[in-house]
Amino acid sequence: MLETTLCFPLRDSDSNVGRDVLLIEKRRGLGEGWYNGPGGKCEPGETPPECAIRETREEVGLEVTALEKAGELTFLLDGDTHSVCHVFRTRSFTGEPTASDEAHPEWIAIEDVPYDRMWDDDHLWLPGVLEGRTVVGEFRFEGGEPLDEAEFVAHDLEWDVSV
Ligand SMILES: CNc1ncnc2c1ncn2[C@@H]1O[C@H](COP(=O)(O)OP(=O)(O)OP(=O)(O)O)[C@@H](O)[C@H]1O
Repeated sequence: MLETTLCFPLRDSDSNVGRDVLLIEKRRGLGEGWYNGPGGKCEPGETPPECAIRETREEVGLEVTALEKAGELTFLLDGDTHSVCHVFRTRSFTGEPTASDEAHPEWIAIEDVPYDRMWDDDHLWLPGVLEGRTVVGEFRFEGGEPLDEAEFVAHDLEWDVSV
């Protein structure tokens, strides 16, 4: 079973009472060219929080000091589980976002998140996650590998459950 993570750093916005989220424009690998949170595959023996912290350090150079679990998403491809993604939020980090080979980071106001340039499922669960809710979801894709060329066909979501 492939386990992956996504991490969404949040900060109060400079200009108004709103909030910003740090997204990356992914430069290579699964979802290349799309926006997402920093994240990736768990390494053998690594827990999801450890993975989220490592991926955020490697991709954007932020040192995350505390995480809040926000969701667990199961992605199915042609009826089989492709991956389970552990979703985190954080307001606790040090450093400034820096671009890497893999990711171009950008602080974006949460009302301006570019859902039209993200995975097709993201608009269903990310707004609630950015508001502080928890979610468990299942998302069905069809059409064979790779997942980012398959078609998103169905989903099931549960909100405000323990994750
Ligand atoms: C299907 N709908 C989806 N919606 C939102 N996010 C999705 C996703 N499917 C995968 N993701 C995330 O995309 C990241 C890259 O995936 P990942 O397998 O790690 O690819 P990548 O080639 O970058 O590998 P490494 O960074 O080397 O681990 C990883 O955080 C993973 O959770």
